[in-house]
Amino acid sequence: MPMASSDKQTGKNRAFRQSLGHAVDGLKALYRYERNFRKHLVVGSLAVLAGLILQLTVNEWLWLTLAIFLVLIAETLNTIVEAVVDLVVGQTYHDLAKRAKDVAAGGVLLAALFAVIVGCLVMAPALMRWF
Ligand SMILES: Nc1ncnc2c1ncn2[C@@H]1O[C@H](COP(=O)(O)OP(=O)(O)OP(=O)(O)O)[C@@H](O)[C@H]1O
Repeated sequence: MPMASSDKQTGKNRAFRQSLGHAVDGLKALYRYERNFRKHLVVGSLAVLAGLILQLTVNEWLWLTLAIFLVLIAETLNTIVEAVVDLVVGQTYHDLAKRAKDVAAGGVLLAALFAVIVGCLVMAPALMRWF
């Protein structure tokens, strides 16, 4: 079993609880080390607050939730790419490292654009109903 010690596991998880614990560790690391992830969380929370105030319909909530989670997931993938690239090349400049990181960042930008579009399309009618 390739396990150095109980807190330095490199082998497979043996129980669902163990898998869940590592997933939660991943989320904690995202929150702790990724400034952009925290920013997206704040913006997403503000969008949820606006949704509560504007009393969105179920359909509108679905779009808003999809947009928020897409951005957070894109940021997660971006963080994975950055970590793996840094692990492989360290501080050495490499064209493929640049491409991988730039493409990952582009994915976050696409998700953020989608969120802006959804935000406008969902909030506009909700604001009309409000006034
Ligand atoms: N090893 C490398 N080789 C070539 N280019 C790199 C390398 N590391 C970083 N870059 C370039 O620098 C940019 C910033 O990389 P960095 O790892 O600092 O991401 P970041 O600024 O932390 O990203 P984020 O804003 O998502 O946190 C990359 O998008 C890439 O263009």
